Amino acid sequence: MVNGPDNILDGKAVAKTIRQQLESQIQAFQTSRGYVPNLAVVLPSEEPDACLYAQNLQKWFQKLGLGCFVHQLSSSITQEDLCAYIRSLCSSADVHGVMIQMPLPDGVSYLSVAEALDPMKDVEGIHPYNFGLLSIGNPQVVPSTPMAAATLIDHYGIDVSGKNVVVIGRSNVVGKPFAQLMLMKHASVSVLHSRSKSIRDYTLNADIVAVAVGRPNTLTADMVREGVIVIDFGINFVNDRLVGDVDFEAVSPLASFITPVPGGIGPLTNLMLASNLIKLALTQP
Ligand SMILES: Nc1nc(=O)c2c([nH]1)NC[C@@H]1CN(c3ccc(C(=O)N[C@@H](CCC(=O)O)C(=O)O)cc3)C=[N+]21
Repeated sequence: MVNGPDNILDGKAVAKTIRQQLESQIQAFQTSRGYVPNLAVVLPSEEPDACLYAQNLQKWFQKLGLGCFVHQLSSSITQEDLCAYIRSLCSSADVHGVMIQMPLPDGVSYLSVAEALDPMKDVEGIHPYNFGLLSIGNPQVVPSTPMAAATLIDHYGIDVSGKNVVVIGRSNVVGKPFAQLMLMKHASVSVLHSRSKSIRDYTLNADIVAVAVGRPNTLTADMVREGVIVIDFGINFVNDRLVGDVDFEAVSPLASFITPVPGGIGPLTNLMLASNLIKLALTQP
């Protein structure tokens, strides 16, 4: 394979390195404990996309040498029943981490399922206690997608201290925790969203722009200055093709670094989840 343009933040390549580190961690864990860390994935949906993602995640975890079981539930499950299910999974000594796959069924609140988790088994760091630890700047586990971006930034030796970071999107699983991670690394952070005015005024002044909106072409070439670093969290399907939230073709010639989709954040996301699982399993008896 030929090398890509030298401004690509190559998640696929970095994933290879991190994968090797995790494999030796898992081997060491198994040698000392006699079992492997075990993830429970709660899938409260029958949507083909969601089921496929869960299946792939399970295969991927098992290939890495980790336990992973998908708990398929009906999308008509009530909030009360889903929370009870999560609590019972968390109380099992054989389960070291629990992930609740998004999206949630109608009528189920994010806060209720996050609170149903045991913070010590919360593999994505979504329980208010873990989110609080992140906000304080002393996290235990960090949501996997923003952690993937921070890992990529670190890996390329990009120093964010004092930089203007603009985050477009304020979800609890991506935008908000990513903003906290950048704050922890001493960036000046602006978080923009659907009610924000003059987004371009912010992005034109940004050293780093991260986009987590879920809409193609949210960031266009006229919105950034030359030398910008672009992080694209988007996962969108357009005519069966996976694209991010950034107009990659037009923005990448201006960027000093940019994450492609696919091949940027995505390949690191599952690795961060696995890393969190091992971390949690190590703290359990
Ligand atoms: N609680 C929760 N946490 C999640 O992290 C979560 C979720 N729910 N629900 C579903 C989405 C989807 N998701 C992806 C992870 C990796 C790739 C990935 O590896 N993408 C590859 C491409 C894969 C391909 O081409 O099919 C890439 O970007 O290069 C994609 C999507 C995590 N999700």
